[in-house]
Parts: sequence; C-alpha cells; structure tokens
Amino acid sequence: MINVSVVGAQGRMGSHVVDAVNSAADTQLALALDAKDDLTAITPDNTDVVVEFTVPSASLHNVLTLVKQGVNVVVGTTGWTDDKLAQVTTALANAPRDNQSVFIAPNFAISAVLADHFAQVAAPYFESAEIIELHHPTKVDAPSGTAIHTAHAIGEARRAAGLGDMPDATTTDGGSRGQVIDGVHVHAVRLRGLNAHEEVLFGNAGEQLVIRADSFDRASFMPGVLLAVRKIASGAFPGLTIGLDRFLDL
Ligand SMILES: NC(=O)c1ccc[n+]([C@@H]2O[C@H](COP(=O)([O-])OP(=O)(O)OC[C@H]3O[C@@H](n4cnc5c(N)ncnc54)[C@H](O)[C@@H]3O)[C@@H](O)[C@H]2O)c1
Ligand SMILES: O=C(O)C1=N[C@H](C(=O)O)CCC1
Repeated sequence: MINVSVVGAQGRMGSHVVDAVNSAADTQLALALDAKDDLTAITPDNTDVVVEFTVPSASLHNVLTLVKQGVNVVVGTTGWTDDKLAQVTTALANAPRDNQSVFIAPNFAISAVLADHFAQVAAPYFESAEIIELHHPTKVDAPSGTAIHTAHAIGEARRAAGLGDMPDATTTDGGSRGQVIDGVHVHAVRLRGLNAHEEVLFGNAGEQLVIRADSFDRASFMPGVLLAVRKIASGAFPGLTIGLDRFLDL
C-alpha cells in the first residue's frame, strides 16, 4: 500500500485527488491538509508520497518544507520558473533521506500530454505556430502552465531545426497578439462553462494543422496523478523529474 498525503485537499483538484487515492486499490490516504495546516505533520512515518495542488504563490514553499520533512512530492500546481526549479534541486541535494523525489507536471491529462508531444513533433515542419489556451474563469494564473510548457517545447524544436522567427507583420499591438513565450504567441481565454483546453495552431502557405486537447472534467487528471504517485513511490526516479511524458513510452 502506498501512503499518500494531499496538500490543497479542499481545492478543486485536491478534493478529486483525495477521492482517487481512497478509491484506488494500492493507495491509502494519510493526511489531507489545506491552507493554514502545519505541513510538518507529514513525515516518512505516515507518508510515502505527498500530492500538492495549491496555488502558484505557495507551492515552492510547500515543496521545500516537504522535502525537508523527508518525503517525496508529486506537484500539479503551476507557476514554476527556472529559479524555483533550481531551489527544488538544491533542496533535494540536501534532503534528509537518500534518493528523495520531486515530480512536477503542468498537466496530468493524457490528452494534454499527447498534444504537447505531437506539437513538438510538428513544430519543425511549419512556418507559423500559435497557442490558444481556454480555461474556467476561476483559474488564477494566465497563461496556463501547460501552454507555457508547450510554447517552450515548440521553441526548442524550432531552434533544433534551425527555424528563425515566425512571419508577422504586426506593427501595432494593444495586447491582442497575446504573450510571446519562447517566440510563440500564447492567447488565454477564460470562459464560464469551460474546464481546461488547449489548441495549438500550425500554418504553412495553403495548409493548417490544429492539435487540440480538451479536459471536460477533473476526473481526466486522476489516472496521471495516480501513475505519478506509483512511479515516485517505486523509488526509480530520484531527484527532480518534470512532465508526465517521462513515464509514458512516447
Ligand atoms: N497539473 C495538472 O494537471 C493540473 C490540473 C488542474 C489544475 N492544476 C493546477 O493546480 C493548482 C490548483 O488548482 P485548483 O483548481 O485545485 O485550485 P483551487 O483554488 O480550487 O485549490 C487550491 C487549494 O489550495 C489551498 N491552499 C492555498 N494556499 C495553500 C497553502 N499555502 N498550503 C496548503 N494549501 C493551500 C486552497 O485553500 C485551496 O483549497 C493550480 O495551479 C492549477 O493551475 C494543475
Ligand atoms: O484548472 C487549472 O487551473 C488547470 N491548470 C493547469 C495549467 O495551468 O496548465 C492544467 C490544466 C488545468
């Protein structure tokens, strides 16, 4: 049995994780904590893996606290930067137990992970690429962590293929062209009724490829969360690992 604690347990994602952990045959819930709870209640005696879904402003502090506690962490919260990731790597190097793990995924839905992968494959073959991410209006960050990840994947693939800047004659822009991340324009929509969606548009003269992933329900994230919990509990991924694609045979 894998003992799993959940941080952010009262949130939209955290409450789904609590249910998923209670329902799976090989996991059991240890502690379910939220804002203002003391994370030092989580120790290796009661927890094998912590699942953290909180807010971007709190996640780094939570992860650093949990690493110091000697437990492994699976993180779904967004807002990670190179500087924050470096702090996690340093914390892991000084962790109290050998081979501790932190796993961070911008998206646990298989459709989104595959869309990201397919976008990376397609990127070298098109002159233009833009991303539209669409989410529920209660989301606090924009653009989505997934869109930032996809933009970097496209940017890297274009650089590796020797592609230059995308064609764009825009000379005046009041913000309508979105945020440019790694050379890729990213547009964020917040609309009541939506959950989590991403569209990647690729264009050449006379043709277009659209790759779209839709998470209609937060249930879509749970198989990926449980897969990450099992992989991290196995001890096969010490240190910092990023992206669910690392656990898929893509
Ligand atoms: N990786 C993925 O697949 C995926 C999927 C959905 C959402 N997300 C991300 O997960 C995060 C949470 O999303 P949500 O929709 O569940 O948000 P939410 O606002 O519904 O839940 C966040 C929870 O964290 C709690 N919290 C706030 N500060 C805390 C702290 N310091 N310590 C402990 N708990 C704290 C809040 O009280 C709340 O219960 C966001 O960053 C979102 O973008 C990721
Ligand atoms: O609902 C959210 O918030 C989501 N956040 C992640 C992101 O920012 O990419 C994943 C999709 C859902």
